[in-house]
Amino acid sequence: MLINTSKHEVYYQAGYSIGSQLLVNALEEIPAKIGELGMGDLKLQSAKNDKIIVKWHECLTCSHLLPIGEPQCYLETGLLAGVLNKLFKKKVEVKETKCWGTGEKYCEMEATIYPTSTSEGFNFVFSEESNKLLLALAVQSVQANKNYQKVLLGYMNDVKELSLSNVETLFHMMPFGLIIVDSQGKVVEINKTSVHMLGIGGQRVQGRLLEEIIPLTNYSEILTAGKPQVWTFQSTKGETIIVIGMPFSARVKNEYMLFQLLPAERELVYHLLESITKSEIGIEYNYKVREVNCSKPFQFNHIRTLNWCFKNVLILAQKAAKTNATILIVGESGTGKGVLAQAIHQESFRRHGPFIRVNCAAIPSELLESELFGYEEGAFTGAKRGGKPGKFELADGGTIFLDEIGDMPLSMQAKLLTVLQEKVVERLGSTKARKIDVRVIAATSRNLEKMVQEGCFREDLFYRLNVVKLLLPPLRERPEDIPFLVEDILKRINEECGKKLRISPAAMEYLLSYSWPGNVRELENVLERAAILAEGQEIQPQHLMIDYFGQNKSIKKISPLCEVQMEAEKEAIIRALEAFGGEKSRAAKALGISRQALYAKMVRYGLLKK
Ligand SMILES: Nc1ncnc2c1ncn2[C@@H]1O[C@H](COP(=O)(O)OP(=O)(O)OP(=O)(O)O)[C@@H](O)[C@H]1O
Repeated sequence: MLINTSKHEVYYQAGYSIGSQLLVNALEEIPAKIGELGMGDLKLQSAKNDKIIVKWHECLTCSHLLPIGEPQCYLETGLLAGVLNKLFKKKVEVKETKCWGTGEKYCEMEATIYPTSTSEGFNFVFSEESNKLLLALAVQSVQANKNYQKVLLGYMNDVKELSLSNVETLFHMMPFGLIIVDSQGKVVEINKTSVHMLGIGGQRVQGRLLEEIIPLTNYSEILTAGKPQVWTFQSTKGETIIVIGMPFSARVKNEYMLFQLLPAERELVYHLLESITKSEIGIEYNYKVREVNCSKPFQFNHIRTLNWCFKNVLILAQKAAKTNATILIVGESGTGKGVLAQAIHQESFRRHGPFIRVNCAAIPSELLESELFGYEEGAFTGAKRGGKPGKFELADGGTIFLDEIGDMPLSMQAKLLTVLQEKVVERLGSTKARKIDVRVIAATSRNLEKMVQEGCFREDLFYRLNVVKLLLPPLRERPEDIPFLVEDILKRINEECGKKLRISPAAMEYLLSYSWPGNVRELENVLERAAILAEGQEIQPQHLMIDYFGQNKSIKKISPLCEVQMEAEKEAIIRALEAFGGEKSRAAKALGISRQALYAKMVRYGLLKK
């Protein structure tokens, strides 16, 4: 029975049961056998008397995770214990003495072989099939964690190295259902196990909406927030099926999603699911710690630009950072609003405090209030024991970044306004006001002025947020920055994947001539995909695959940079004049130039009314 089994034990036991099924005849065979499972690169360090020490590189669980101060690799320790038990028929205990989780770059496992004879495994393992399921779930759980940490790229690399036919065979042979769905929610691929589990043999499923096949498919959260989701439903055969949905990669958001279907036939499955949820909560916490303590958060010197319009935005942002003023960042999706908010926080006197990001569009409206302001124990059914602090409380002494503020429901806007004015929060179900000291940075890709006119956004809140407005230009208006961005993004990819990729001149030309509807995020995605596809060290145009993604496939004419700059300058002047009702002094101030300079430019661009 697994009642009261801790998360660590579930992993350990899952590993143990898999390990005890490996066919191993000698100690020296263990590294190769475990390596074949894709769980890491092992070396036997020493084997003396009753102690065996193993050095474990590229461990499945922890490699590239962030240090969280404790070892993480219970799946691997269990696995090693299982293999050794099978080999020696003695009681074995394995401890992890080094781990990425404690800041090392590899793991070290210490196994103790006791004189007691035993060949027992764990009594909850029933059949080979359940072990496969166990491995699938354990690996799934580990992958979910890694997904949060944005390192799935390496995993995608591994997949690429398998030949296509192998991938297809594997896809259909998996003991659990697999469905690949595109961003519109349509099924792209479905494996045979899914068809069998759902009882939909003989039907054409590709191209149909997933929700026609699986009820309660909440994939918007997966796409927007990149968060794995887990839920259950009853199949037409009356079986309970667990669905785990996740993005293909946290970095390649808004594209494909992968859904796993697992029969919820055993208590064990529930335990593993619980452990997945717990580890996700843990990882979310670590993520938060990372956002707060990250050794390399975005700073102003990481945002490089040659575009004068963007330069002015950065100058204004840097000045505003040193104050406590509320800031509103406006820009299309993927232009770097989050990055700028981080840089502002880093430049402010609050830099040692927390930086908490809340995506208002990704949190269902009924949960937003408790997410932002927290709740007391018993505030509603399902409320956690001891209550929970909201994001505002967590951001105390630091900055809260309210992303996609335009998606906040009107009822919440009123509450937010009160918090901003009174600087206190009340948890749901409580009457106690808690004082908070939080700097607010809001961001939106929507036209808030228009929303105010249409009555969808509160005017008073708009003015409260719009103290300093930073308008981020889309990437198509600053193509001169593309080489910088490519350099920075490739440097990061190379570091993460241990590669030495560079971009070919022809590919760079291609990047410069594309219109980038998805802005820097799209550029990042294109380069990550190219990094996977590139065979040598140079990314070529065919690796970019720009034409295949997004609606806007138009390749813009290449113009000399001076022309592009003049065009952008003209547009910025028009925008500034419009914003200040034609008042040149204020427009010039906002543009960061003198009134005379503005006048001269207006003459040059034919903007003076005759
Ligand atoms: N100057 C930059 N250098 C390197 N990467 C950048 C830069 N600006 C943005 N990025 C990258 O582009 C991606 C999108 O940035 P970010 O999330 O800040 O955009 P956003 O405008 O907040 O997007 P959304 O509105 O969709 O939330 C991120 O992965 C970020 O790391």
